[in-house]
Amino acid sequence: MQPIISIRDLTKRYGEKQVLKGINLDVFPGQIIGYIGPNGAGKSTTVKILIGLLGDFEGEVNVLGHNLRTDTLTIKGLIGYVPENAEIYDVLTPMEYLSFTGKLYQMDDAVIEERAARMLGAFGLLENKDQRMDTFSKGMRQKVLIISGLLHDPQIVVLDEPLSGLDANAVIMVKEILSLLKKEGKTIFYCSHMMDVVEKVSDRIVLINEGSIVADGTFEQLKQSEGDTLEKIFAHLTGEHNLSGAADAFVHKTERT
Ligand SMILES: Nc1ncnc2c1ncn2[C@@H]1O[C@H](COP(=O)(O)OP(=O)(O)OP(=O)(O)O)[C@@H](O)[C@H]1O
Repeated sequence: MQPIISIRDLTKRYGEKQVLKGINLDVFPGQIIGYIGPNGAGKSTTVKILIGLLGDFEGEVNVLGHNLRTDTLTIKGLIGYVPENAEIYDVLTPMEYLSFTGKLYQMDDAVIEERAARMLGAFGLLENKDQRMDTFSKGMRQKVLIISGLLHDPQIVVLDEPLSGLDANAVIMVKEILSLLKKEGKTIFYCSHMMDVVEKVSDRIVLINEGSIVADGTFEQLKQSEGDTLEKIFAHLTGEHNLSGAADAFVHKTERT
């Protein structure tokens, strides 16, 4: 099977600092990849390159046979992106905002309206559809961002910590949405620190540490070699062996200061 996303020797530097150190990754159609790693490991940097936001990188990225350097716009149209939080235009209403993003993807007004209303309704936001978003809670804004990333029915969905601020019911719904999208044959690239969710939704887990991939496999495969929960696997492979000692030091230091 041909990979839908092919990443070769991806390297990224910010000044002197090399934050991606030769990432090689093939993602196959219909996979849900859980892309995990400690703070600062390079997850968001990988995602920003993949969605065409950061152009200054070394290596090759191909999406559905399109080269990211030369066909950036085409690739942007194939991918839906859900950020953790974004500067949403909060003077707009959800309908105005979704209409704006839908038009960027050259969708028809009628299609935008039908899909936006359906998706807002599913998230319990239909009655807020014409309300300015500066009055919205963090979770309500996040729901609009999720809808905005999925509105154009992209073949590939990239989510960077999408559950931030969502209540328990919305988290369950997003997990359900991810498995429905997978059933429709969509490919999902999912970055998160929520190990329990990653463990449940991903059919392949890629762990990145200090800019390099240190593990790649199904949860079952990783479990066999590295530990029985994703949290333990994570701690083991990212070199954190004494988290309770670190917590103890933190509390004692805090008490004395
Ligand atoms: N614009 C920037 N300028 C300089 N350094 C940056 C910039 N953006 C990110 N970095 C650095 O690149 C490294 C990787 O950052 P990145 O945001 O990709 O990590 P991450 O794995 O997504 O982390 P987190 O889990 O905390 O979101 C970090 O050391 C970060 O300080």
